[in-house]
Amino acid sequence: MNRYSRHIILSEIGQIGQDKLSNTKVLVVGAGGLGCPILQYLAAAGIGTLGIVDFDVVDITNLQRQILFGTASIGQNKALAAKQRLKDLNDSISVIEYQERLTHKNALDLFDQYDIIVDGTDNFETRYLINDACVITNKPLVFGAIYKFEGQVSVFNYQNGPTYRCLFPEAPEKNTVPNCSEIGVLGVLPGIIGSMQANEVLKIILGIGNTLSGKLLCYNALHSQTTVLNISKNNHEIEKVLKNKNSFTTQTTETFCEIPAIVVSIEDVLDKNNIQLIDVRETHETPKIEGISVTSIPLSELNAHINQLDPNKDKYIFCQSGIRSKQAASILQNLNIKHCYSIKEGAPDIIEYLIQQNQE
Ligand SMILES: Nc1ncnc2c1ncn2[C@@H]1O[C@H](COP(=O)(O)OP(=O)(O)OP(=O)(O)O)[C@@H](O)[C@H]1O
Repeated sequence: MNRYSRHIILSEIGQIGQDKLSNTKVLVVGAGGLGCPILQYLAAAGIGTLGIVDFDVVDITNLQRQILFGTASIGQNKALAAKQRLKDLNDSISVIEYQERLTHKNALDLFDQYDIIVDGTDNFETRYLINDACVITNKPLVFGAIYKFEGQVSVFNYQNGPTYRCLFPEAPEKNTVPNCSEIGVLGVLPGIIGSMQANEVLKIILGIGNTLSGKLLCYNALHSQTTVLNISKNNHEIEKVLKNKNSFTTQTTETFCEIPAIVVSIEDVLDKNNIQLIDVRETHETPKIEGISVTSIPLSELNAHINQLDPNKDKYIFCQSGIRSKQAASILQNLNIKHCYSIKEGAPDIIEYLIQQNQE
């Protein structure tokens, strides 16, 4: 087939290798920064069946790095928008979209239908969920993660190799790690890391080269530096996952709050009486808001410091950019604490607003 002639000409691939690619089913969880390049290269390479799981819709802030989408995709489900783009890229493959969140309930059934699982998600809960579901269904996992200017790639649970839990046995405390929307990410970084993940998938299928099983590749985009660390297998961690396999589908993924936060603007807050302003940034974060009363409770300590909330006041929460405050308001609402609102502006904008008000 002309489409794959540049693959077939490679002695390491040939027609036999290309047939292997078209007979393989790969599931990509998350069609965001990492998912887009992973999917794009796997579709172009002729992976026979590509599954895409994502519940989220395309936002304008995604377009800086989520290269399968365009302005017309805004508001569309990402799995669906990705499928539409990939069908144009390669109409000889089958692309199945799952417009849903991967949870403990659906993960095992989904994974059973695929040969290789690729993690393109952005949160620890899903990473551990994917790892454990791969261990239980015995599927190789191609892992990737990005943070600001740095990324990591590995292959877990492959040919009796280590798993993600062998490297990091437990997830960090809930809500203590910021995501891309909080700290930012260089747009090209997920392109690099996602392409490396696609490369690992191809090597696994083709049986060529060396995979990153038992290794963690760390890439720093600022310094163009790559470090490869060795990972040892920890049988105890793997056994723990397998021991709980019968109760796996009954586990809930706690962080997915059911009650979303109510978001308000600072303009609607400051003329109100009887309010408590709460700063959920870490104590070292600046700029500080001065001249008005603010209670500081870092998000990471929220559960332990609920007693600092004034039950007689409406609680208005802010952070640096409106993301953590939303999480905090949602957490409090889910704890049945009433009248909690997230201020959409972050501290720098709030300060600017206060200065303007004083000048008027
Ligand atoms: N449990 C899950 N099931 C399905 N998709 C998931 C799950 N967890 C995360 N994702 C998806 O993984 C993708 C991660 O992409 P990315 O890291 O670029 O973040 P984003 O949410 O698109 O962007 P931002 O954090 O800047 O708002 C997102 O599209 C997100 O919806």
